[in-house]
Formats: sequence, C-alpha cells, structure tokens
Amino acid sequence: MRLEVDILGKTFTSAAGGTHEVLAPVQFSLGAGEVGVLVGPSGCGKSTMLRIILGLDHDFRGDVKRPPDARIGMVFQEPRLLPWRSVEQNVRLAAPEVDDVKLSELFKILELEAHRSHYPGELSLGLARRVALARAFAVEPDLLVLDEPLASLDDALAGRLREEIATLVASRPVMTLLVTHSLDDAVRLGDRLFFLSPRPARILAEVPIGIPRGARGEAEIAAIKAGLVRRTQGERAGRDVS
Ligand SMILES: Nc1ncnc2c1ncn2[C@@H]1O[C@H](COP(=O)(O)OP(=O)(O)OP(=O)(O)O)[C@@H](O)[C@H]1O
Repeated sequence: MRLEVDILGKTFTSAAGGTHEVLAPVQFSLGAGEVGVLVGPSGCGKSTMLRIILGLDHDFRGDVKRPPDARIGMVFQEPRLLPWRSVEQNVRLAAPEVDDVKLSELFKILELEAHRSHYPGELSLGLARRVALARAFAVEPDLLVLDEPLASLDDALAGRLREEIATLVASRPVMTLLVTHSLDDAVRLGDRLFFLSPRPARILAEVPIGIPRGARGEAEIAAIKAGLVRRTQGERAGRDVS
C-alpha cells in the first residue's frame, strides 16, 4: 500500500492566453501508517498538488500511483457539508457502509454526539470541521488528505482537533497527507515533512522525524522545531553568501 507521486509539471493557462507554471517536478512516496506533511508558502501550489494526487485533476505532466481501489477521505479548508442534511446524514451519505458502533465511536472521539441532528448552518467552523473529519474517517480511508484542517481555529480547539487526528490516524494504517502552514502542527503530526518552494512548487527539503508520534513530548517537539528553524536559517545564510 503506497502512494507514489511523480509530478513533472503543471501549467495553468489564463483567460488571456498566458501560461504559468504552478508545479515544478515533485516526487515523493508515502506508505501505510505514514503521515506526510506539505509545508509551503501561500499560493505555491499545494492545493493544486492535492487535487492531482486525489485524481480530481488529470491535466498535468507526470504520474500519480494510488493503490488500486484505495478508499479516499478528504477534508478541505472549507468543510463543504450538505446544508440540507443533518450532521449524521452528512456522514452516512459519504459512508453508507459505516455501522452504528463505528459511527458512535467517531462522534465520541470528535465530541459530536450532541450535534448528530443539527444542520450545518447551526454549526461553528470548528464543529463543521469536526463533521468533515468524521465523514473522512467514516469511509475508513486508505488515503487521507487534509488541507489545512486546523486553520483559523483558536489554539485550544486546534490543539484538541490535532489530538483527535493523531488518535484516528493511529487507529488504522492509513496514508495521510496533511497540508499546513504551521510548523507546530507539522512536527506534532508528521512522520516526514516536505518543505516546498514558492510557485512553481518543488520540494526544497524532505525531513523525516525519527521519534515516533506517540513518544514526542513537549521537550522533543521543541527540540525538533528548533532544529528545523536552525536548518532553515542555515540554508538561507548559505543562499545569501552564494
Ligand atoms: N484553476 C486555476 N486557473 C488558473 N490558476 C490557478 C487555478 N487554480 C490555482 N491557480 C493558481 O495556481 C497557484 C497555486 O494555487 P494553489 O491554490 O494550489 O496554492 P496553495 O499553495 O494551495 O495556496 P494557499 O496556501 O494559499 O491555499 C496560484 O497562483 C493560483 O492563483
């Protein structure tokens, strides 16, 4: 079970006929149980890359191999729930095979039990994101793609949701690809971090995190972050003198 990404390039054509390169060559692979994190500046092409990886955009050069029949779960920045369906119906529609026990367990982990019969219009952004996560996990995905699932949530809620994502990821051998602007989220959740350049995105550095997620306490997380910051500063200084 592996995701193999071998993108050679992606170009958008503007309405005026001009073209711009959004992705440079990008190669990486991800195994079951691994969390890969894409970290890169705004507009560098992360969402474009995710759409290609998910098979939603075929107009690119290169090749993406997903395991055949891989079940896919995804959470976009906007939760994209069906407004005329309740929380429970939103999840059941995406995952018709989910049984009651599994659903209750997910709602419990994500603290959604009290909101089963609520409609998306009645939910805060944090709650709606949790429903989107429940929906993504209910399909028991082999490939889970999370596009900034914690953006614009307050620190306390983002922290709780991060823990919930870690719990859910640990419960199944899923290949997870997370996009984030937060080094903290990257270091807490990731197994391998991919630092991307400005557009057209390419991988500037691939950094494996040696300590297993469960064994990362606050001291280890601080040390990994400090190491990454030193490394980035070193690379910047290297570029400045070269
Ligand atoms: N359908 C499209 N047509 C033309 N240009 C597009 C299209 N979609 C995206 N782009 C351009 O491609 C570039 C990359 O966009 P993308 O949304 O992939 O970046 P991103 O890294 O996900 O950004 P952010 O971090 O802000 O979400 C941007 O310059 C964007 O304007």
